[in-house]
Amino acid sequence: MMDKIIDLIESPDKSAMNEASKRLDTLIKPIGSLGVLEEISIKLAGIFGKVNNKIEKKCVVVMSADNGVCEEGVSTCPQFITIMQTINIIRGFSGVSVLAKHANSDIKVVDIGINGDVQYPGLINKKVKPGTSNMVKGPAMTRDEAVLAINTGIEIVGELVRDGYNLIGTGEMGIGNTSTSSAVLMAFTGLEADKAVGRGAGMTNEGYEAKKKTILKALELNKPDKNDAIDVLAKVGGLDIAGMAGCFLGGAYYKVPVVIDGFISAVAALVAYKINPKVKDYMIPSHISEEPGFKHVIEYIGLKPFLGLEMRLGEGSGCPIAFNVIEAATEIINKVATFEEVEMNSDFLIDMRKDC
Ligand SMILES: Cc1cc2ncn([C@H]3O[C@H](COP(=O)(O)O)[C@@H](O)[C@H]3O)c2cc1C
Ligand SMILES: O=C(O)c1cccnc1
Repeated sequence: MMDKIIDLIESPDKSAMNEASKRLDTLIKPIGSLGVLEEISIKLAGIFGKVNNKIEKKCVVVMSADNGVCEEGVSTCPQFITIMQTINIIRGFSGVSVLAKHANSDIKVVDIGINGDVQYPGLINKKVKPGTSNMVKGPAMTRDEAVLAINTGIEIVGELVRDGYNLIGTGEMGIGNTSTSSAVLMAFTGLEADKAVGRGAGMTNEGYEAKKKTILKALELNKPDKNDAIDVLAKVGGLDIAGMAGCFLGGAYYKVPVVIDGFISAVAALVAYKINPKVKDYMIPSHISEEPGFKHVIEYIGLKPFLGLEMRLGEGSGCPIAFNVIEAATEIINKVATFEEVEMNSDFLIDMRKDC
């Protein structure tokens, strides 16, 4: 799947973007005064190939997977929280569940690699394997497994698009995934551990120092090739990251915007960007995650998140909040009047006054 689509990804429609930009400048407001809303309207015009767009159906895709590196104590939380919280997301109890409901968005929760045989109504079983291997002892997964997880993400987006969704968010659940994300970021950019590694879901000072050492050890042992995105993903990444990278690639192929959440989701966006930089034009960032590596990833891709909410949850929780803003952007370009329209109305008023 991946091999077939990556070279078919097209650039956004430049002429629709120019038209959108021109229309925004005719609206009754100072030029550019709706800031990011204008930028989003223009981006949507490029993605959908027309100026006036409507968000029909929204969905956050949550990729759940376990990480073998948890054996090294890189997270303060026990691994079973991955399963527990995955089910809580489906039950509607978690941060992303509540925020998605508030934004009138659906959620699809995918078991792409949970460690354990879990069946729960609403949990989509696409398990590639029951968690990755411990990356300080060898590669986290094989190339084939990484590609299979990417393909899963692409296929899920394809199904959503066929079902009428035209705005997709990316989320994850997987204890230990801030470690794999930092490792992927460092492998691609050479960024030092102090900048790329954070405290994830929470970490003591001692634990934090050990976490950095573990990540460096995994990079030293596996020597991922920064020019080969699949090599990086397979050696020091995770199945959740791979699945989300597939969502970004799928979004670009099927021409629907895909929203980035926090650090892990942004690293998945980076993987997709490394596979084909054109995907960037189909990505919409959301909030500025507090996880320190986040700003480096997002700057590297060259995107500008617009919500400063001091969040660091993951799960895709930033996406539904961004959905509200993205829908606001469509309302603006569709419904704010132009100077021309208003002049017609004021002529009408003057005529009315004359009649009185
Ligand atoms: C109860 C709970 C709910 C969460 N929801 C998302 N995460 C977040 O924390 C994890 C990454 O942090 P680390 O790398 O430190 O393990 C991921 O599952 C992420 O989604 C959670 C973490 C916990 C504990
Ligand atoms: O930014 C994120 O997505 C994040 C940060 C900390 C823990 N889990 C997720």
